[in-house]
Parts: sequence; C-alpha cells; structure tokens
Amino acid sequence: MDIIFHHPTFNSQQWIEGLHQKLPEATVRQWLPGDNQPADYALVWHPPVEMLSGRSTLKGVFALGAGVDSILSQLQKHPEMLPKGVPLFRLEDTGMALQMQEYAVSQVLHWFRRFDDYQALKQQAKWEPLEDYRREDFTIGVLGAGVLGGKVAESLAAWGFPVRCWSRSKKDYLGITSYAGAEQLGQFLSGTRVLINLLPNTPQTVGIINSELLNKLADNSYVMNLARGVHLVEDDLLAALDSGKVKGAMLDVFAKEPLPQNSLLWKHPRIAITPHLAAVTRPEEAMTYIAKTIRQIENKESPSGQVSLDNGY
Ligand SMILES: NC(=O)C1=CN([C@@H]2O[C@H](COP(=O)(O)OP(=O)(O)OC[C@H]3O[C@@H](n4cnc5c(N)ncnc54)[C@H](OP(=O)(O)O)[C@@H]3O)[C@@H](O)[C@H]2O)C=CC1
Ligand SMILES: O=C(O)C(=O)CO
Repeated sequence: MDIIFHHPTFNSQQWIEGLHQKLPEATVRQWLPGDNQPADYALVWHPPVEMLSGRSTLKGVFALGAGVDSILSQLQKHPEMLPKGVPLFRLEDTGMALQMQEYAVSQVLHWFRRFDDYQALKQQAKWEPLEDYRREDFTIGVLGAGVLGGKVAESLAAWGFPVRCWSRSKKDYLGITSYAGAEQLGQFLSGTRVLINLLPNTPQTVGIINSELLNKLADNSYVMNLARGVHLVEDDLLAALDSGKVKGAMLDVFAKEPLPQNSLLWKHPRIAITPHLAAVTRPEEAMTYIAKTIRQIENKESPSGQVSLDNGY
C-alpha cells in the first residue's frame, strides 16, 4: 500500500514515521513535484493540483483538517484533481473538539463575568463593582451543530447556560434547543446573547454574519467566529459594535489571513483576536483516525468522515 503526503507546514518526517508505525504494511512518502508514481491514499492540505490529478489508483484522499473548503474550491477549478468515485475524508474531531470547547468556554466566561468591562475600568484606574449578569439572560447560540459545534454547545450547557444550536437538520443534543433550516434562523437568533460560529464554508454560509443577522440578536450581544473568515462581514460587525448592538467579539479566523496590519479589527478595543488556532490538527489523533479509516476501506467497511461533495462539507 502506497501513501503520499503533502502539507505546506507540517513536519513530514513525523507524519511519515507515525503513519508507518500505525500501518506497518504501508509505504509512506512525502509527495514532491514530479512524483507521479502510483499511490493508494493521499493525505493533503492545500495540495498542488498535479499531486492528485490523473491518479486513477487512489482509494481515498484525506484532508488533514476539519474544513475542506480550500480543497473543494480547488476542485471546482480543477475537477480532474479527484478522480470520479474517489472518496474525500476529513478529520472529525481527532482532538479538535476539546480545543474548541476550551476556547469557547473560556471566552464565554470572560464575557459573562464581565472581565471585558473590568479591563476597561482598569484602564481608568476605577474600582467599580458592576452588576452580575444572569445566566438566564445569557443564551448562547451555536451556528453549525456538527462535530465541533455540537461539542461546544454541550460544554456550555454543562456550565448552566441556556444553549441553542442551528443546523441544516434537527439535532437531539441533551439540554440544547435545536433549530434547523433557513426558516428557523430568525427564531434561533431572537434572544441569542452570545453567537458562536462553527459552520462550514459553503456557498450558503458565506457572509451569513451580516448586519441583518446581527440586528436580530439580543442587545449587548457577543460574537465569536471560530469557523471561517468569509462567514463574517467585517464592516457589518464594526458597525454593530459602534452602534452598541454588539458589545464584544472574539475572532479567530479572517477573510484574509494573516490579518493585514492595516485592518481596523486590530485597533478595535472590543474585538479580541487570535491567529487561526482555535483548534489545530493533533498529529497523533489524526493519524490514528486515518489508519483506522484506511483499514476500514481495505476491509470494504464504511468509515465515517466522508465529505459530501454535493453538500460541500
Ligand atoms: N478556527 C479553527 O481553528 C478551526 C475551524 N474549523 C471550522 O469549523 C467548521 C465546522 O467543523 P465541524 O463541526 O467538524 O463540521 P461538521 O460538518 O461536523 O458540522 C457542520 C455543521 O454545520 C451545519 N450546516 C452546514 N451548512 C449549513 C447551512 N446551510 N445551514 C445551517 N446549518 C448548516 C451542519 O448541519 P447538519 O448537521 O444538519 O449537516 C452541521 O451541523 C469547519 O468546516 C471549519 O471551517 C475547524 C477546525 C479548526
Ligand atoms: O482544520 C481546519 O479546518 C482548520 O481550520 C485548522 O486550523
């Protein structure tokens, strides 16, 4: 079994050795330009078109992350990159859900305990106890209730917050109110105080966090974008912060990354920024999932994690 690997920044040697340990029967190699030797599986992130094109022997392609938007947008331009019938898999959780939970819970608690206000008061050397926020006024709405959104919603519910989620299909998560489809988006937004985005980037979700959506949130709301920068209309967020509709935002992802030096987002006192690391690929967990999935494919079983090319996620 031959496996080819390409990632622009990961340590290839670590992956080659790690995969070989988990799949001793496999020969794993880093793909380099000009390599058109046969391969059964390809592990990729931002793959060059020539790496995959014309590989009729492939049995599966693995995206080395959770979001497959960059691969699918490349596929649109170069459909020959994925020979018909070759399944594309993505990382489902493999350690990312816990990271997302840490990120979301810590920031929600920061806002709930008004640490943002106390930071501002500190700038003025003001000793001023503020009124507590009440959990019942702090409804959290998670856009996207899949592998990561579902786990984030559950972790916030465990802290006693009222939590709701929005997805394409209805969910049955314990203690979480589920809304589904475009027709229920308005209901989901109404009364939501903290909006957390964990949607995939698809034609239906681009620009979804815009002024129309923000205006439907509760007053003094908060926005956390953990999914993709293209979901958020940055100017609309800035306007909502300046009008007072939105009180604060925490952004991990941006339309342009790295976020340009001259972006107004850097300067806004009520926007916190992290450089796209809400959840990163954990090599050990990812390799365990990939090895297990390859075995399932070889045994003609149906593994989970296959991307629906029709749905775009
Ligand atoms: N910032 C970071 O570091 C990281 C960001 N990400 C981002 O997080 C995203 C989510 O990951 P993950 O949870 O694994 O993805 P999933 O595919 O498991 O979940 C996606 C969710 O979004 C819902 N959804 C998709 N399209 C729509 C729509 N048009 N309307 C309503 N709901 C919709 C799906 O609904 P349904 O369940 O009904 O299908 C599903 O609940 C990734 O695509 C990636 O972009 C991921 C990892 C790290
Ligand atoms: O896995 C993903 O989709 C990511 O965004 C990793 O940072």
